[in-house]
Amino acid sequence: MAIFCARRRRLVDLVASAWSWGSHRGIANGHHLFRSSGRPTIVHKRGADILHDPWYNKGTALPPTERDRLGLRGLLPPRVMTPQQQIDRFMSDFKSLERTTRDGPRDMSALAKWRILNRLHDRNETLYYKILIDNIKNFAPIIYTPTVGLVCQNYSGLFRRPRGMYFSSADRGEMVSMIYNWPAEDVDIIVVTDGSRILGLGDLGVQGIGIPIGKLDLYVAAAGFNPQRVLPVMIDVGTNNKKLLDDPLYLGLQQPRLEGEDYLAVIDEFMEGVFTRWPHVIVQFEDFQSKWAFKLLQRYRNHYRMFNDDVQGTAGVALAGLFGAVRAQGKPLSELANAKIVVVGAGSAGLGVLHMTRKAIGQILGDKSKATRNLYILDKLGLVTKERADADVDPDAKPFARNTNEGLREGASLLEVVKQVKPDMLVGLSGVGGIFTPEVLREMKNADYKRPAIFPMSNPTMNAECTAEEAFKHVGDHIIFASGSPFDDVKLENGKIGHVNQGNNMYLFPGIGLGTLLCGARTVTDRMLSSAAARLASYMGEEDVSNGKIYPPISSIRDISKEVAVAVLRAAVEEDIVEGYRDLSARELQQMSEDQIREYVDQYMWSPQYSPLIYEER
Ligand SMILES: NC(=O)c1ccc[n+]([C@@H]2O[C@H](COP(=O)([O-])OP(=O)(O)OC[C@H]3O[C@@H](n4cnc5c(N)ncnc54)[C@H](O)[C@@H]3O)[C@@H](O)[C@H]2O)c1
Ligand SMILES: O=C(O)C[C@H](O)C(=O)O
Ligand SMILES: [Mg+2]
Repeated sequence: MAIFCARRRRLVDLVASAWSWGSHRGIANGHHLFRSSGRPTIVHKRGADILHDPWYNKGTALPPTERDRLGLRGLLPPRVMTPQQQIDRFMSDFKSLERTTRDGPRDMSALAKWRILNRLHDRNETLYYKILIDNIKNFAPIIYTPTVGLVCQNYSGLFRRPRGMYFSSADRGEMVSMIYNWPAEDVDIIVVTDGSRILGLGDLGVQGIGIPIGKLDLYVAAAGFNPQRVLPVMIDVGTNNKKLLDDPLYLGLQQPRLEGEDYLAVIDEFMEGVFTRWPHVIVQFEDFQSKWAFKLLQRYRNHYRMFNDDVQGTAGVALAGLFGAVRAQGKPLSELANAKIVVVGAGSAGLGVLHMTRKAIGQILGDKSKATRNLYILDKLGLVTKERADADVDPDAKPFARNTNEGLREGASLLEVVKQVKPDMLVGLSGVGGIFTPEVLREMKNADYKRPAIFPMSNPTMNAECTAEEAFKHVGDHIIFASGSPFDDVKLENGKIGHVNQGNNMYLFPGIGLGTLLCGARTVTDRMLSSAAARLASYMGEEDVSNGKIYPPISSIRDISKEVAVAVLRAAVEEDIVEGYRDLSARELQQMSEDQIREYVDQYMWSPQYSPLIYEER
């Protein structure tokens, strides 16, 4: 009884103090709204529980001392806003609904749909994922590309409840302890970005957090990761985006990006921290600008369980698509070695694709030295040749530099290259919308392939190198088409349908993560990645491929992710780098047949279902 009374009184006090907070401050005008009454409010919660409690939550206005005292550090964007700034941010977002956005009303309705889904995500995760899985074709373009790009561009306005963790340069020396603020005991997968190259939209600073959130939604929906064990992370090392630096309502640190050793020290500390708390976690790097994407991959890939999705995931998906295009000609896969392939864009994605393609061709030919003879790469300065000054070329692009005595000058334009080379496959990973102009596309009619491959893979939609309509119109009805963001199928003049594939790394990363998790591979190796790509390449049957369908429909993403996971897991077992997972030892994994592995993966995959809730006192 005494305990009951004491508890009851605490509850009464608590409600009273919370109410006084509300009544003292709530009636006053905006300026006084948040002025301290001098009387503290006693809370019996810490960490994320405070953020989820509308009585106590102050959101981005929580001062640093309170964040430290209450275990909140890292659970909010690093910048502390004033109450007035919070009001301004809310009002500006509210009014933005009335403003016409760049792409007109379509964008507005996409953002409105995102808000509705986001609110459900915050209220009821089980229902959210059930609805997402059941409607993946309609909702993937909202929670993922293209709408997620628009969301990131507007994130400072859209931000409501924090999701994930934020680390900044101001947290150096503190990160290991901050990581313990994350409320879940176990984390299986982290998607981390520094916001420096969000899709093809450039440096969006802290607002890039939308990308890890969207990618993890697919980990859950496509690969059955448990949503309680995923963690989106933003490492805010500043931004070089002038608009954000000048925006008083921007949520991130308003300072130029860290560079050099200072930058590396922050990322190193983050990696040490997360692997200290969760030694078996997988870290997916996402949307880092190229200059860091490659360096960080080399720095960590042999020590930590990590991979870079833009470099490695994209490479696997594109290679599977190139093989699909070869199959669609009715040719054997080994014919990839004779296909003329032009890649536009020499960043993390374009170079990742070419390196993996070179490796595959080298294996076909049994001679690595001849593997680049039909490969071409262009960057913003045009065709990369051996005459390019060292300072102007990424060292990773050098193996693909052409000799100028082949008749193409250094820096040749895409049109010149296409005219001269007559490529069979044209891959766009430049982030430059419309760069596959009608003239370029018309030249693709001269390919040796009767069904040239046109892959405008840049995201979001407005950054695609061409639209599906344009490709079918200017090249012809028989092309093999794949774009990074979704387009509708095209109605052709002959009454038939031009099939649109979505060539996006979403077909691989969820399965790569799942396969790695379920075997406890120590690292993510090239062999695991190429097995993933090979499985995707063989997924579609001959009939579909001959109808131009080289990638699965998104409605089967759960099945393809499972198949990719099986392939990844088997490759890791064959390489003898597995440690086992939970009760399953490495030895047991080694003894499993492919069907047993498939069943194991299938049983593990989380499905959204309500389970009975039982109260237990701590
Ligand atoms: N479909 C997918 O799964 C997928 C995966 C990863 C990246 N992407 C997309 O690929 C694009 C590039 O990503 P990234 O990480 O390589 O970016 P990045 O910024 O590292 O590289 C862009 C490259 O394009 C080149 N470029 C710029 N303007 C050009 C022009 N006018 N002509 C030719 N080349 C030009 C740049 O020099 C650079 O080499 C983005 O839009 C991204 O969304 C798609
Ligand atoms: O996010 C995507 O849709 C694919 C890819 O990772 C990208 O950066 O564009
Ligand atoms: Mg990406």
